[in-house]
Amino acid sequence: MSGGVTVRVPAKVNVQLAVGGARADGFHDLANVFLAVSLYDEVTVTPSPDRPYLTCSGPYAEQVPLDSTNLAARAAEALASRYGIDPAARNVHIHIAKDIPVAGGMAGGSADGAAALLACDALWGTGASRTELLGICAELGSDVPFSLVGGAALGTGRGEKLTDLEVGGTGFHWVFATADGGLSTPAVFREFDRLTPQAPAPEASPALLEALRSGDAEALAVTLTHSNDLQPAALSLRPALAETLEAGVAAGALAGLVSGSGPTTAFLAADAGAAEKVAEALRDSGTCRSARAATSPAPGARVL
Ligand SMILES: C[C@@](CO)(OP(=O)(O)O)[C@H](O)COP(=O)(O)OP(=O)(O)OC[C@H]1O[C@@H](n2ccc(N)nc2=O)[C@H](O)[C@@H]1O
Ligand SMILES: Nc1ncnc2c1ncn2[C@@H]1O[C@H](COP(=O)(O)OP(=O)(O)O)[C@@H](O)[C@H]1O
Repeated sequence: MSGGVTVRVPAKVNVQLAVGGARADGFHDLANVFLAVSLYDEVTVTPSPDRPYLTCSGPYAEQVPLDSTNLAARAAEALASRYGIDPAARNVHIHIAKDIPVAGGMAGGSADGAAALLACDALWGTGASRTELLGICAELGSDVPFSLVGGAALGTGRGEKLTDLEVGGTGFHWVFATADGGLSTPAVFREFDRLTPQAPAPEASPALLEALRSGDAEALAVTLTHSNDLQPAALSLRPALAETLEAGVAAGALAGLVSGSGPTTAFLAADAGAAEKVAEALRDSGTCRSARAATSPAPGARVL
């Protein structure tokens, strides 16, 4: 693909997801502690002679919509409209090399939106500032700004207002167990509302932020119990996830939790060797579709 721009973009796990009551606009206020993890999609944008079109490759490709609802296509369109890109120049081929599970609570669609935005920005030379790009990201979705910045951050509001967080030590080792079939994010929030009629205002946990700062995996593990307010809702909609969580902890994980709205489950491990053992045991357990080790924090969207 000559003349194209490729951007690599990470998945995320929410080490804390504190959820308030439903707002008038249908969203929920959050205290969302994001960590970017080393599972990546790559999005390549290439000028196309005729019309804009999308392709996707990788293990989850068949689950990805290849029409104007795709977040990568929406990002390109939003940038082109904002900066008055000539209709002919808007004709791009967007290819997504997908390695992030789809509808898995790992922000894969958001990642592709942020990546396509950055790639089109480089291709078209819009001169948009970082703040302007982050503004477009927030319009595309609550998780999209974090996909652009990566690392570790606290998301407030609906998750789009970011404050960078420090992560000490050499980072954390994770295992991600994917499930067959996704979970709809709005459906999980609706189930949260049903289960939690009086949700308190969401607040980040000082102990969890301190564990991140110190890079102490055992201290972080202690704070992960009940750190995801969407976990009871995801388990209510997908009770079998409890078996995956049990299998990962029985295999030696320091802690296990549902990643965001699920159904991917995330396991914190003491080191790389422990992570490989947990991944292998999870694959053998028959309680998940696949299990993969990854590290955090990972960098945000980057032009390759
Ligand atoms: C739950 C989280 C945790 O990081 O992600 P996933 O685990 O699904 O990846 C996010 O809040 C998802 O963010 P994102 O997927 O960008 O959601 P959006 O497109 O903004 O919103 C989709 C729908 O989710 C619900 N939603 C989302 C964010 C929020 N703070 N409150 C909500 O109630 C609303 O029903 C909304 O219509
Ligand atoms: N580029 C994309 N990759 C994956 N899904 C996408 C994409 N664009 C739009 N979607 C839609 O978004 C839904 C949620 O996907 P995803 O972002 O992977 O999950 P989650 O919100 O659980 O992190 C998918 O079911 C799909 O219909």
